Amino acid sequence: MEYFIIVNPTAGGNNGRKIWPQIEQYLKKKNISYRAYFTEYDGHAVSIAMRILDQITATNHPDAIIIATGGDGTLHETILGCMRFYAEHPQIKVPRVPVGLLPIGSGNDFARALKIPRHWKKALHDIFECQVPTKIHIGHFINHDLSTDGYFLNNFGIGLDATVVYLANHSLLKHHKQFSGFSYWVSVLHAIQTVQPFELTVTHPNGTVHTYSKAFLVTATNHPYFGGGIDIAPRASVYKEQLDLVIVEKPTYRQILLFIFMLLLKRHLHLRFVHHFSETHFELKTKKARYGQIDGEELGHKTYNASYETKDYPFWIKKTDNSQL
Ligand SMILES: Nc1ncnc2c1ncn2[C@@H]1O[C@H](COP(=O)(O)OP(=O)(O)OP(=O)(O)O)[C@@H](O)[C@H]1O
Repeated sequence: MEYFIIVNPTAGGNNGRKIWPQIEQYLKKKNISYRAYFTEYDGHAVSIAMRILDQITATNHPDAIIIATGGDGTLHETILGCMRFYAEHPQIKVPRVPVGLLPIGSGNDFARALKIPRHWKKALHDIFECQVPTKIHIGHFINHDLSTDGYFLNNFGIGLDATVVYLANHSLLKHHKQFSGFSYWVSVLHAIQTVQPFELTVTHPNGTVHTYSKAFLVTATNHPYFGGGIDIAPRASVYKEQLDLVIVEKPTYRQILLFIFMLLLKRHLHLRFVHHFSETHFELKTKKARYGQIDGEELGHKTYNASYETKDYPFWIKKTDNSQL
């Protein structure tokens, strides 16, 4: 195998920068064939992944694997680069190059969902043990207003969770690692108080249309977790073709406490103000601008008119128990 490793030195509060020398030493000791590429700015992993695929295709590397070393953002950008590359080169007939993950970020929700060890040595061990790629479904959305599209490995959120992402990213405490957890929870409390409910229209695959006049948290998710380990959709799975859609209508303070309690018991989807769907495709439309997030990265403050579905991509991961779903 030849490993093409994309490293985000800033992932996990500069964890990448600290850990990479140890990873490199280990790879050399084990005589592993690899090439490393370091991200230098936001979005850089997209173009690096495309450049790597260009090199691999030009030089015919049948046993190449791309490894994203970072958090959910780095993996998101890597997959985006791969999807773009293959969309731009439909003539390529050889199997797509699989992607693996060394999760050294802060949240690592994708790694949590796929049970990828969060210690780099254990995660590397699983990568070396892997024999065949596993087909994973990832979220794909088409933004009808702008005629653009994109992908999400974890979730696409509108409302509360996206506002938390926005506030946490703009918090003055963000760059102080010892306060980042505190800053996150301050952002959650701030968002609960400030997010205004909004009208959301959902079009289901059979054409049925539902309108929620007081949507508060809307998340289309590819696996159970969001926000660094919150089990928002316990039955969602990357091995299923369906995406899960969770809509929470503006709760009262008492209902928020009930929601948190039921969340801990994984029974929150039964609450009257929570709506849950698991479908191969659907459309979401909002009239008022709200914050959005994709895989924990800010999407801006805007209205949404988008359709959602899944696409598959080969991953270089050890299969987990529910891979047969
Ligand atoms: N050299 C760099 N300098 C600044 N930002 C960078 C650099 N390289 C990558 N980035 C950006 O860092 C951001 C965060 O990366 P990533 O999501 O992988 O780590 P994380 O936020 O610690 O983990 P998680 O998303 O799992 O919480 C991404 O948006 C990415 O584009």
